[in-house]
Amino acid sequence: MLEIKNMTTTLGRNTILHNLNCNFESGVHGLLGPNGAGKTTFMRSLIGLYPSATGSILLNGANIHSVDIGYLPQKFGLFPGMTVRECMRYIAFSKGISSCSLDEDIESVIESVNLSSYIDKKAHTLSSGMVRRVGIAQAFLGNPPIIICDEPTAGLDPEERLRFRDLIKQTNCDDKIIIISTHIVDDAEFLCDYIEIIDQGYIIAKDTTDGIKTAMTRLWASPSIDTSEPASADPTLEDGYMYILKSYRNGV
Ligand SMILES: Nc1ncnc2c1ncn2[C@@H]1O[C@H](COP(=O)(O)OP(=O)(O)OP(=O)(O)O)[C@@H](O)[C@H]1O
Repeated sequence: MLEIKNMTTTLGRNTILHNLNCNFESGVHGLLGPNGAGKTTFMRSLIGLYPSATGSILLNGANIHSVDIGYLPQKFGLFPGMTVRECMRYIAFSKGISSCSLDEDIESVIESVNLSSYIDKKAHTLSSGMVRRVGIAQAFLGNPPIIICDEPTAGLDPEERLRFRDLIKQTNCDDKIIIISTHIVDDAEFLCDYIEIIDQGYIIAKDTTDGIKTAMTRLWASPSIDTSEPASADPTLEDGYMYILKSYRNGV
C-alpha cells in the first residue's frame, strides 16, 4: 500500500497540490483530470522531484526510495549518440539498479516493447514513438514495486498502444502499484482497477473503475435525473468521469 499523507506542492508562488491524502492499493490506477489539473505535478512530487512538496509518502509503512519507483515522464528522451542498450545501462546506473543479470533484464524489458532489433542501434535512429517505448521499458527495469507512467500511450500508433495495454495486463499486479495518467479514458477503462480523479490540485474522486460505471448506471436509471443528455444503457468510464467533473465544478 502506498500512502500519501498531507501532500502539498508549491511551485513558484502557486500552490498546485492542496493537502492530498490518498492510498494506492496494489493494482492499476488511472489518474484522470483535465489539462493543468495537477497530474504531472502529483507524479513528480511522488518521485521526489520537488523539494517544495511537503507531507509523507509511505510504501507499506516505510519511507519510499528511488529504486522503489519506475517512472516514465511525460517528456522522455535518450542520449542520441548512445545505443539503446547503453542508454538503458546508464539509466540503471543512475537509478542504482545493479544486478548480475542486468544485460538480460535490459533485453527482456526492451523485448516487451517490441524493440529488440533496435537494442544496439543509436538512439538518434529511433522514431519518437520508439523513444517513448524505450521510456516504458526503462520504467519496468529492475522490477520496481511502483510504476508511474505519465501519459504512456501519447504518440504511440494504435498497434503499439494495444501492445502497451497488453504489457500492463500481463504484468502481475498482485504486489505492484501501477499509476497511469492519461487523457485516453478508454485506455483507463480497459487497464485500470481504480480511478483517481484530480482537478485544480485536489483529488475529487476515487473509486474502482466498475464502481464509477455502476454508480452511473444507477444514476441514469433514477427518475429524478434530468436525462436531457443522451444516455446509453451501459455508461462508459468517460460518462462517469465527465459527470463527476461537472458535478464537482457545479458544487454538487
Ligand atoms: N514549474 C512550474 N512552475 C509553476 N507552475 C507550474 C509549474 N509546472 C506546472 N505548473 C502549473 O501547475 C498546474 C498543474 O500542472 P500539471 O502539469 O501538473 O497538470 P497536468 O494535469 O499534468 O496537465 P496536462 O494534462 O496538461 O499534462 C498548472 O496550472 C501549471 O501551469
